[in-house]
Amino acid sequence: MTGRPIPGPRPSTTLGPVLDVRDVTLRFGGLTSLDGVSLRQDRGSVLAVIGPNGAGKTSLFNCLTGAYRPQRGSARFWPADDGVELVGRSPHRVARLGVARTFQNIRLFPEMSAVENVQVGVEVRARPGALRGLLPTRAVRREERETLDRCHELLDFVGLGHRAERPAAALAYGEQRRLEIARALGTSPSLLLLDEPAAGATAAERTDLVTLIHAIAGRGISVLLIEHDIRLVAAVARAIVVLNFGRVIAAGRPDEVRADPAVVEAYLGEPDERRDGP
Ligand SMILES: Nc1ncnc2c1ncn2[C@@H]1O[C@H](COP(=O)(O)OP(=O)(O)OP(=O)(O)O)[C@@H](O)[C@H]1O
Repeated sequence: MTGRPIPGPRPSTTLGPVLDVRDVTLRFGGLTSLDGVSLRQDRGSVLAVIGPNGAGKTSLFNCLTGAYRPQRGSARFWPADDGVELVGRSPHRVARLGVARTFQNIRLFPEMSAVENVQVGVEVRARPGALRGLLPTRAVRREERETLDRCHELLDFVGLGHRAERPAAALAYGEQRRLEIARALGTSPSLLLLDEPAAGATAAERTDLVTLIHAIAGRGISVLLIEHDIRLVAAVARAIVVLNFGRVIAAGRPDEVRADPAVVEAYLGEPDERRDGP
């Protein structure tokens, strides 16, 4: 599946952080969803955020991508050598800076074909121009052809080349998740946020996902991953941050985190049917 390179410019591979989150605090009325969360991610690495249900994982993604505005804290992002602040920017602006995401609940355009869904992602980063689409000049037609080629290459990259013309709704669940990843990659991100990409996946799909995440990181794209499947996390992530009740309770290498008493306790405190942690 994922042997081919990701089309498009390769992000900078300079050493240093890609993301530095400091003291992010998010409240909804009396409920504190994130409580002074700090974390740092190295450029080109895979960092996993785990934690029991309701720990604040998706809230963190929402703060990083402009969907929520935290009451306190900052999230500095380095698309290249110069860092920018993500907190307070609109989702569209964050995407244009080079942060892409997938969602816990798949958000594709169900009637549109797989390739059209990826086109939506590519166009997020496309050059704006009010009349471009109305003037079918040679340059515009060439650009459209190149965009389409890029979309097909991205579908090949995630193993969906043979499904390009299928409506998204007709794809199997695991395929829809990979299509979301292709669409996110279409924005040429430096940082890709994956929210539970293995949810509902079969064992074979999980193995493919591990390969895919390695291939993405192999291109120098940093991956921030929310995932409940700890074996998958340990297979792809160099480091793990554990959230519980909106706070970071542990951070470190997968083996360190799994042995951490605070982590074990956080998961043991969960009702059996929700317990799928370390
Ligand atoms: N828009 C919102 N309005 C009110 N409360 C919210 C909102 N978004 C999140 N919360 C609350 O913030 C807390 C953290 O939720 P969040 O979805 O971030 O957790 P999570 O770790 O992603 O959980 P899960 O693993 O179940 O997806 C929860 O108590 C949730 O109800």
